Formats: sequence, structure tokens, C-alpha cells
Amino acid sequence: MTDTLAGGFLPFEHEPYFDFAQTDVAQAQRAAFRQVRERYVGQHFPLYIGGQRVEGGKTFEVRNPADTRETVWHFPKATPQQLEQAIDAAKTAFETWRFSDPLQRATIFKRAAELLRARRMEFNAVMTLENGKNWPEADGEVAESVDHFEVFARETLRWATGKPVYPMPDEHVTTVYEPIGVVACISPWNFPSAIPLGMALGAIAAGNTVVWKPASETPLSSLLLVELLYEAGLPRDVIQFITGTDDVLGDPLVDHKDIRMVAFTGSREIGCRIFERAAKVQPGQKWLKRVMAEMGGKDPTVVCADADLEAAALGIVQSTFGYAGQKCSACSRVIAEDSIHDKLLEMVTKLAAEVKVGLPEENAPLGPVISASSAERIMRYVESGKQSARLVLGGERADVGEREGGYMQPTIFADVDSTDPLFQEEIFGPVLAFSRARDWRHAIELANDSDYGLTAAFYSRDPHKLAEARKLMQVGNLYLNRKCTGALSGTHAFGGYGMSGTNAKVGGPDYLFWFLQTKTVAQRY
Ligand SMILES: NC(=O)c1ccc[n+]([C@@H]2O[C@H](COP(=O)([O-])OP(=O)(O)OC[C@H]3O[C@@H](n4cnc5c(N)ncnc54)[C@H](O)[C@@H]3O)[C@@H](O)[C@H]2O)c1
Ligand SMILES: N[C@@H](CCC=O)C(=O)O
Repeated sequence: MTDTLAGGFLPFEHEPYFDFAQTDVAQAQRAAFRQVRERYVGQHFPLYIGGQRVEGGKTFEVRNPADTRETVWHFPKATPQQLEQAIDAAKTAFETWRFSDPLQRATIFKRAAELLRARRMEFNAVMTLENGKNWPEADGEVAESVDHFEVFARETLRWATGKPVYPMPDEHVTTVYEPIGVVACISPWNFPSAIPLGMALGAIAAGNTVVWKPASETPLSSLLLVELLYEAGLPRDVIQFITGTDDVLGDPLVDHKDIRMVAFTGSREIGCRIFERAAKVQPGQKWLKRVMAEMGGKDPTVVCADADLEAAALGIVQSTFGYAGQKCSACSRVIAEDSIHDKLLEMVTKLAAEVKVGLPEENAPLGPVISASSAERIMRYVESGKQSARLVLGGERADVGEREGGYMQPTIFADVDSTDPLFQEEIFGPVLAFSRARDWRHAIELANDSDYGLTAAFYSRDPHKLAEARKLMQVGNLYLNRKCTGALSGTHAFGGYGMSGTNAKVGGPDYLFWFLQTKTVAQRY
């Protein structure tokens, strides 16, 4: 695709994934695990405030979800004073960065893309060790991070030129976009690279400065990106990187008078809390805070009687059990037309039963969930589901020998009522609810029967049904005849409807507007 808006950059292509079926590629990934273990395991990592490396003080341990007895690395617990220093440093840096040349910003992102491309396997290995993704899942996310650098380079230049207005004979009028200030970027553990990077690049592409607070489960995937941006030429005080506990870095960061915007991705509970708290104008605060809150999902796959059932079954299994169902976009409900329901259930169950549980570092298809507490929470849903619905597959923790981790069998329930928590609540684990619809219109009604509205898949060969689905399905990301996970930066702008959040659409053509304010200048001669 030739990008006419890219200000002179070369054509854009999504970063291709590694083919781990090739022996040499698999060997290279194994070697990267050995190097990462030698280089990083056991290390203590710093904060970055005002461009300075900050070490010392209390720390916390990051555990390997594949065996939670293993501590992989240590990060600082920032103090309230360090939070204050970080916000202050970002505020000072804004006074310079806000006037930086957009071409300089874009060039830094292009350079960062090159640097990351050269280190993808290392970043994959780090992610696997701290968050339990298998090789292709980690690789998909690191490739998405490369795409983000390339896309945001282009978006920086596209927004730099302002927009045309209807002309007046006696005035020269321009509409231009300006940065807004200090942006707090707060991110979840399940996409520790692409998600915080998308929010931080949105902020700095627009000329803002950043206080980056990663999830405590997965800070190294984020820290390495910050250091990569420094290496690519980003002035070091543009991003402050702080880690620690939520009592110090949660409400106090959101409430701070000098924070202009909170860019958050995570749970509905915390997103709603941030939305509410940020609405209060603090003493000394000179703006209404902007809040981007991208939250959970309860994503359905609708299968019509005329659909390609093999494609649907494969898409369902991939999007439900990939990364143990821990994607906001994961399929967690299947709504099938009555006439094909039983056949589809049988096909999905057969495929799901073949999804082997094992170690992410050995590239098993189904790895552990992030923590013991997460596994316990998921098992509570499973146990209650055994009373309210029909268990078809799994339903137990999985045994992987010596390792201690949240390993779970792929689990499927059938005859799930639309009022059941299995149908309504985000479980965030390898658990699928099957429900029967009278016909395809009823299936769409059931799919829409949710507080959430993030992603959905819809399978049919009938152009009329596909057209109706386009209009009626209430989600931010609708996928027709394909699985509901795997949005690509620059192409599938990502963000949901309803309680899935503010519909920010990262990677899309309007995303940078979130981080900008608009100035109209009218001049008479
Ligand atoms: N819509 C999306 O694009 C998207 C993408 C990925 C994940 N998610 C959602 O994220 C959730 C899983 O992530 P999680 O468990 O890390 O979410 P979480 O809400 O528990 O934590 C997210 C971040 O918020 C921080 N936090 C905690 N308390 C805070 C407070 N009071 N104020 C400010 N920040 C606070 C955490 O430390 C973490 O960095 C799921 O619900 C998933 O669907 C959504
Ligand atoms: N953007 C990812 C999901 C991120 C949420 O966890 C996808 O499209 O599958």
C-alpha cells in the first residue's frame, strides 16, 4: 500500500511474524531465551525520572507465571516523593517537547522501529518469562509494537499539518492541533508491550510528555521499550518510568493537579474508578482532565446456519484459548443457530480437546494464567458453572508436573443462559460459554445482551445477514468470517462500545486527536 499521507515515508507493511516451524527460527528463539536468562534474570532494574536512572530503595519481585516459585527480576517501589518528582519532571520537559519538530518525533519512531526489529526475539523471550505468552503470542505483540512505531511516525506528520477550513475573503484562518500536557499512561499486564507503547506514543507523537506506570506483573517488557526510545534519540526527560504499588501510584497519580490526561487500559473496575476520580477538579488544577479508559470485554462469536462451520470452529478455538483466554478481545461466548448448534459444539470441543497445556517457554499452545489468584478466581466461575450449565470439556486445573502455576484445562460449557455469569461477566481465562439461538436475528440479540461491546465475530455466507450484522452488532471491532482477536495497528483501530470503554481506537486515524487540543487562528492583514 502506498501511503500518500506519510510525509515522504516509504510504503507501510505490517511486520511479518516469525515462522517458528522452521528449525533455524526456533533455534534462534531458544538461543534468545538463554541470552535473556543470562542477562536479565535476577537483575534489579531502575526507575527513570527526568532522564536519570534512579536506583535503590524498596523493591518488588516479578514472578514467572510458568513457575511462580521463580523470581525473574526486581523493580523499585517508587515512593510518593518519587511520584511527585516524576510528574514535576514531565511538566518541565513539556515546555520544550511541546515545540519539538514533528519530523524529529517521526524520525525517532522510525529509528525505534529499526532497533526493535533487530531485537524482536529478545523482547519475545522477556515477555514469555514475565507474562507467560507462548512464542507466537509474544511475537505477535512485539510485531505489533514495531507496527506502532511505524504507524505513529506517519500519524505524527499527518496531524502536524492541521486541517483545511471553509475560506473567508478577508481573513487567513488556520486550524492547528497542539499538545495538551503531562499524560499518565497506566497499563495492564496482558499486553505489556503494545498497549502501554500505543498510549505513550500517542502522547509523545502529539508533543506531550509522559509518566508511564506499567503493570507490576510485567514491567520489563515496558522498561526495555523506554530504553529503546532513549537509544533512538528521544530526549530522556520526555518519558518518566515509574513502578510500584497501587496505593502510591494509583489514585495519587490520577488525582494529581498537574496531570492533564490519564490514558488507561485495564479492568472495568479500575477504569470506572479513574473516570470518576479524574472528574474532580483539584486545587490548583487549570483544566478538566481528559480520560481515556479502555476496559474489558465479553466477546461473542455468532455462527449462522449457513456458515462455514470448519472456519468458525477454528476461529473460535484460536480466539478463546490463545493466551489462555487472557485477551480483552478473546471469544468467551458462542451463540449458534439451533440447527447447527450441536454440530458446531462437537467440532469446537474436538479441536479444543487437542489444545495441549504446557510451558510457554517450550511454546505449548495453552500456558498458565498470570497468577494463582487469577486461577482461583477463574475456578470459582467454573465451579458455579457446573451447577448452572452443562460442562462439556475440562473444568479442572491442569497438571504440568513439578511446576507451580495457574495451569487450567480448556473448558467449555453448553446450555448457558443469557443471565448466567458465564455469559455476562469477563472471566479472563480459558473458559467458553455456548448458547443456542432460535435464528440468526435472535443470535444477534443475544450477542448484544452485554454491558460490554469490545469485539465480536460473525460467521455467515449470506450477504444479507452480513450486511445486517454490520448494522446491528454493538461492538467497536466487528469481524465477519474471521476470529475476533488479532487487531493490527494502522488497520484495525481498536476500542470498544459500552462498558468496554471510551472507544479510543488505538492504531486508528483519529487516535492522536485524543492527545491534542485544537487552535483556530484568524488573521486580518
Ligand atoms: N480494551 C482494551 O483495549 C484492553 C486491552 C487489554 C486489557 N484490557 C483489560 O484489562 C484487564 C486486565 O488487566 P489488569 O488486571 O492489569 O487490569 P487492572 O485494572 O487491574 O490494572 C491495570 C493498571 O491499573 C493500575 N491500577 C490499579 N489500581 C489503580 C488505581 N486506583 N488508579 C490508577 N491505576 C490503578 C494497575 O497497577 C495496572 O497498571 C481486563 O479487564 C482486560 O479486558 C482491556
Ligand atoms: N488488540 C488485541 C487485544 C488486546 C487486549 O487484550 C487483539 O486485537 O486481539
